[in-house]
Amino acid sequence: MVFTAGVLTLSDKGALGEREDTAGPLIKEALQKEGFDVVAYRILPDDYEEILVVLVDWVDRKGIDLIVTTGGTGLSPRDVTPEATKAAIEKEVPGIAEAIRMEGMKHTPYAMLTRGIAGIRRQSLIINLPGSPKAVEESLGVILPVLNHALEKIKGSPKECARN
Ligand SMILES: Nc1ncnc2c1ncn2[C@@H]1O[C@H](COP(=O)(O)OP(=O)(O)OP(=O)(O)O)[C@@H](O)[C@H]1O
Ligand SMILES: Nc1nc2c(c(=O)[nH]1)N[C@H]1C(S)=C(S)[C@@H](COP(=O)(O)O)O[C@H]1N2
Repeated sequence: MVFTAGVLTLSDKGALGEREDTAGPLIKEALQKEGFDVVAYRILPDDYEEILVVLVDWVDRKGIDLIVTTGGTGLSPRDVTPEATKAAIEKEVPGIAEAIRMEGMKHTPYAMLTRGIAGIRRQSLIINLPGSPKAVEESLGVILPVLNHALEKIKGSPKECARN
């Protein structure tokens, strides 16, 4: 089954056109390579309401299966992506965010500073990645292999979990 995906870049500078978004396109390309049909991509400022509205719309109206956000997961006052995601989801999937931080720690101790989360809204999965392209590459490496199976389980597939 081909799942749909949406990529949401959260960046004040990106939204103002002050810096080219290279993180979002990186995610888009990686998801397409993984077999996803990327049907949505947007850049938003670090605005809680705007982020929440898009997350809800992309799941509830567009029925997008997977939403990957990048940016706004740090400690600065404007970083609100985790809070907006928390408001959008019904069930958290802590293991995905933990795996992202664990992988990140292999590359930089600063990886502990991403507050990103992951969770389920209806039958869709929302995952927060940090904003830098380097962080995106490092994070995608660890989560891409599980995304299709995760979505099959979310949608109630009786498929057995991998027995490695
Ligand atoms: N979407 C992006 N595309 C390319 N580089 C990015 C992107 N988001 C972040 N970066 C890089 O990662 C660094 C740290 O990200 P951070 O979210 O702190 O950016 P910022 O510039 O402080 O905030 P904002 O992106 O919201 O304006 C940035 O300085 C930038 O070099
Ligand atoms: N794998 C990985 N994770 C990472 C980083 C990184 O370089 N590699 N950068 C860290 C830094 S410096 C910050 S500030 C946090 C939050 O980044 P964000 O505010 O752009 O989301 O991500 C962290 N996670």
